Amino acid sequence: MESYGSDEGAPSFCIGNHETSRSLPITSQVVRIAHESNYDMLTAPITNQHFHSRVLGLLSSYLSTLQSPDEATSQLVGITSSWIDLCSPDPLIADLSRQVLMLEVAYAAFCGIGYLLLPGPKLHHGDMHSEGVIYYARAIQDAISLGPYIQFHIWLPMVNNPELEVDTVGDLAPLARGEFLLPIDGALPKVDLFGTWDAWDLIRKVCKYHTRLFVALSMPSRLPPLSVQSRWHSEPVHLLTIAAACFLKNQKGFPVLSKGHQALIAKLMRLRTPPWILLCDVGPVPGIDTDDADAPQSPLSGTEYPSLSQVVGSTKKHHDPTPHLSYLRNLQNRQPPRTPIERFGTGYQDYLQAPLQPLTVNLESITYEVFEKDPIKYEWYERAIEKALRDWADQKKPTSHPDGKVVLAVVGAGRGPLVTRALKASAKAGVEIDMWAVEKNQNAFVLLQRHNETIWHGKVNLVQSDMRSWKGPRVRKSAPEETNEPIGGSLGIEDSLLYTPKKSENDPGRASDLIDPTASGLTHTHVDIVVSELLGSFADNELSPECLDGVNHLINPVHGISIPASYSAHLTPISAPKLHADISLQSVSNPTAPETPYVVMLHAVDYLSSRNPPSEVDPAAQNNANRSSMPSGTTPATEFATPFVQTAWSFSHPNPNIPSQPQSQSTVSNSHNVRQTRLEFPVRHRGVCHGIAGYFETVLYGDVELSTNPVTMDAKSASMISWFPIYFPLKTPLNVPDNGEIVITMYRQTDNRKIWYEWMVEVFSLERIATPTMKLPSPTGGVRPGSPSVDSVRSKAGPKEQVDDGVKPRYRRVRVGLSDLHSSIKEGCLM
Ligand SMILES: C[S@@+](CC[C@H](N)C(=O)[O-])C[C@H]1O[C@@H](n2cnc3c(N)ncnc32)[C@H](O)[C@@H]1O
Repeated sequence: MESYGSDEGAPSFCIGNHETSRSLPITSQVVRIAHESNYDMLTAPITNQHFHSRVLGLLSSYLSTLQSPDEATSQLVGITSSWIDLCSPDPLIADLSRQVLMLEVAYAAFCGIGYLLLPGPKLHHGDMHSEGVIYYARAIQDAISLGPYIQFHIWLPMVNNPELEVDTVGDLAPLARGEFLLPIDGALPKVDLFGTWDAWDLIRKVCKYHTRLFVALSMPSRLPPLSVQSRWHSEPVHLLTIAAACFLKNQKGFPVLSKGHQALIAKLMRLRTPPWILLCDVGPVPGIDTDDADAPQSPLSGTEYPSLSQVVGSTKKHHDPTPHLSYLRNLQNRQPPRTPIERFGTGYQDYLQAPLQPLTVNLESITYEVFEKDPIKYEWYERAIEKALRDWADQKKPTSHPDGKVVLAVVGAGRGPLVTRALKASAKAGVEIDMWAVEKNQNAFVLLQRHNETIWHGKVNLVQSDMRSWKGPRVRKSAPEETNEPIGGSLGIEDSLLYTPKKSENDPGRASDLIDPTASGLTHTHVDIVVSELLGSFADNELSPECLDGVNHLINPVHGISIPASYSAHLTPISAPKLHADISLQSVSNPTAPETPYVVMLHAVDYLSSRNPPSEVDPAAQNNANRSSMPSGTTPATEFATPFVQTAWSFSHPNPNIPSQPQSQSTVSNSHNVRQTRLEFPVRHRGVCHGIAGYFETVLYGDVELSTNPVTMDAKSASMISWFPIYFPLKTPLNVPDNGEIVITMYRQTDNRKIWYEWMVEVFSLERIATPTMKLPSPTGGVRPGSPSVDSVRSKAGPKEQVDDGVKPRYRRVRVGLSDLHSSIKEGCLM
């Protein structure tokens, strides 16, 4: 199903009509009439009542009597029979149901139907609950092979509410024989918030996350808590069905949706593949399903046009034949336009990319151009540099330059945006700088040279070199003398100056001077402020620590600073079915696919460890029908839960603790940049862990910080677009129980030639211990301090979980899942 979202502006809705009792054959004419009523599609039963009746008597070959839908199938969603029961504990009923489904799928395939809607599994049979889902899943697996071009949509309610699972006349389920059923022994089970999601999880697992298997989600009239909504938001919901019962009536009697319903639709419509909406049993499509009274009229001929007074009179009586559809079209028009981040990320949502390797691969100009569009990053760097310069001057710190200028070097300057910002910051702060720019990418260096001539007026000392072999800035010992030498000594292309830029005050002389820097009165000096932007999505994954180690000795040993001063990597476990499906597909041809960290704009994901959103405490709030309080033109914001995101490790610069390297060693030891962490994440609601989301935070200088961590990004650097999160996949997803716990162990490894990551995930179920006075080791034992403690989360869970008799509840951890130890060594980043 292709996306109906437009790249720019607000998303548009694709809306269809489903009439449960529709028996009319769908022809092109019928589809045209539906279009004239502003619907985009219609549903059609694959088989008719006749078929149903005959199956109840004797399942035989009546398919020849069925009328085939004609060429209008592209706007059609076929529906398989709801009266079968694939989950029946009676093998006869289950098998008969399977045969019916197979006949219908085969017939739909024969007719060229592209989209099938299949009523979801029946979850309750007497006192048996969710027992037969496995049969259902097995049948769907067969159906997928039978209809090789069909997209299958399993129609599921958002929650499992046994009371709503009612049999109607003609259903096969009640015909199950008693000996296969457990008699109902007590009351019906309670509503299970994740019960239908469980069923879906089983079905898609049996079908191996098949790319043609989707969810058709039925909106309930009363929305479940946001934790359930966010779970479905992470699943491939390609159809959203909205029944008439979901609508409320406004003061004028028109059907409208509650704020919560509007918010959920708005969120789903911003997915990479927004679902199609199917309005169910909201009344007939004018001209179809009824007499023709409301049918759209054919165009009037000239003399038939009514007079103005007739028109005025008739509008008074005007009634909208499709008010639910009109409401949704109106809702569509009220969707806010895409934010800058959404526009920037269009097409990138949930799209897996290999992380950049800017150290070993030279970036292209277009890549720099994309970075440079960031509205925040460069602004924040400028603020950080300005603050650092002001503080330097205020604190009267001596500089490394004989003239008292602050020596500032941008290392890894790219096309130079940070150089421009540093010059601006210097002007704003009124603190003079001796500006150096070091870049190893010879192609980007050409642009630096051009900028020095055209924008920076020769004020910048350019060095083409790997920063790790740069010998540092050179300054004149005494007042400069007039020379005719060009600026821009190049360590990388010694003596081969390929350009003749204008001379400047900071002219360090010819590159060959480096052989004896004192020969022309030049001497090496320290850098007072090193500015760099070498961060990857997981902070250190583009080897910023290793690169900055290489210039550590050049930094003013007493007062020198690095911008950024520090950076940290952050983690949280997520459910990401789409990413898992994509990586599984890739692993067919590339076995390292699940051992690779990916850069990805995470969208259809669910945080497994999170704090409850405020409205979760009061689910009634989001179902509130008080629509009149909504300012028109806006969509209500009901945010999903905030995840627990924890710090894995951090790096700071300058680093006083780099061990000195013995001269005898040919390779440089990098063992001080190894890291490891073990973090515990409490999980309230069961789910599947497909992998780990990674983010970073960095302190540029003082209180100027950047963050991609969803918990802090808005406070620290809202609207920053340069980095998407990183994703560490699990080869085999792990199921997590309710009130469970995920423990992530991760390493940053090195062999002194390259860097890679290793990660593994453990899942625990927490069993509450009956005797709370018993002293047992805390579940957080062995885990890094600072993890959100399970006890603290439990105590917020609700009245039942609160401290009993003044004694905190205690839990015993039972390991119920363990992933492989994944390693990206084969895709490691070369130093
Ligand atoms: C992420 S880009 C940032 C470019 C620019 N500073 C900006 O913010 O737009 C990192 C730059 O550092 C350069 N770089 C990476 N490692 C380097 C090294 N060891 N020595 C010199 N330049 C390096 C890359 O070529 C790239 O131009």
